[in-house]
Amino acid sequence: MKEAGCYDENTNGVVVMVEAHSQKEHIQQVVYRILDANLDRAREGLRIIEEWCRFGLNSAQLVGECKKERQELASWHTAELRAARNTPDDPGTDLTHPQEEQRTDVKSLLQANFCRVQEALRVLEEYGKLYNPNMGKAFKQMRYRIYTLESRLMGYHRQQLLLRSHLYLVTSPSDRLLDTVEAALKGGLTLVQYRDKLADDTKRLEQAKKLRQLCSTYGAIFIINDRVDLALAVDADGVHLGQQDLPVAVARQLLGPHRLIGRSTTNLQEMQAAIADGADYIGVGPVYETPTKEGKAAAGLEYVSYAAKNCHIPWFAIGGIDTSNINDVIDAGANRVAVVRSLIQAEQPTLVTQFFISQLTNRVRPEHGKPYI
Ligand SMILES: Cc1ncc(COP(=O)(O)OP(=O)(O)O)c(N)n1
Ligand SMILES: Cc1ncsc1CCOP(=O)(O)O
Ligand SMILES: [Mg+2]
Repeated sequence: MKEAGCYDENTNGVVVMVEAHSQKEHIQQVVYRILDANLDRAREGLRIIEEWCRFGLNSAQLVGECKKERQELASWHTAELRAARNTPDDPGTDLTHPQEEQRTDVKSLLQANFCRVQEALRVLEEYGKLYNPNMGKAFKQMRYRIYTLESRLMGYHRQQLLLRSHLYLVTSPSDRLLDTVEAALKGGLTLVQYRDKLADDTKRLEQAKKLRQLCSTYGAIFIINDRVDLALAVDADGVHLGQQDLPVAVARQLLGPHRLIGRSTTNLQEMQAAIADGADYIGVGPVYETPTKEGKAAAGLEYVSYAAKNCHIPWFAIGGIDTSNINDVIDAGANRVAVVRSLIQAEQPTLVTQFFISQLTNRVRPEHGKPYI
């Protein structure tokens, strides 16, 4: 095929115009193919996300939103765009990235698909301008909606997992920290807090990154003790704040609406304030005096019973809880506990985790005759 605009002694005006016309048509077909491929990509990615909203999260609201976006994508997918499809000549159909072959957990699968949808929408936004002036605008707006959907879905996912978490490991420095946490995760642990009151920030950042990765691999929630900045730096799921730490409202401003914020409480006033301030969960304790929090008076089992009757957000009894007294804490009304030494110092963290979780989820509440879930 001759290139339009090249000198040719036989050239006359008609040939140049015909060639320019066919060049334009060729470009138009290429644009159509790009739009066709990316409309498909975006819909496929959304479908994968939608399936999780439906079967994993049981959220009719989120399913509805995914569906609406897919329908809008479908409305742009006209017959002329579909007709431009040329799969056998498409060099991109065989290309897969090694990471596509090895997703380790649902969270990274969802993130990868959100990324895929965003990329496709960006392409649709840019090339769409060449097809229909409204297309660029429509896909820009959709891209922002998908950003919001991603952060809401991740927030929803965290909240759901928090509700299903009955055991909370709060770490303390240990030479085998990662091995211990991994062993507990293997036993079914779904909630981990990184707490190190002594290390410098270089060490904290390094440890927090490793724990973040480990928790993602096992699909567990990862929380940082005290430090909102560190939580943001390692993309943690949230932060745990005591009464001497930042106020919940300030942390919420910094972390946004979809990360978790936990608050320590030792009495009913602190409990009520934490709930009013919008904490996602609270610590209730110390139930017993503990060397992990030296000098802090025990709040006792009475406070656990008070929480059982009055606290309507997830709460974790904490402080001096071990395999020998867990049943007293459960009898006082707890169905969630947080522990440091019982797991960090355990010889067999997997077994201890399994024991705690089985006690917390299988025991029957004497007064209700129902399992603690
Ligand atoms: C789940 C949980 N509950 C309570 C605490 C204690 O937090 P705080 O009072 O801020 O004390 P430090 O942990 O910072 O020493 C907690 N960390 N986790
Ligand atoms: C951090 C914290 N906050 C209240 S008690 C406590 C420490 C609990 O540690 P342990 O489980 O080793 O008694
Ligand atoms: Mg603190």
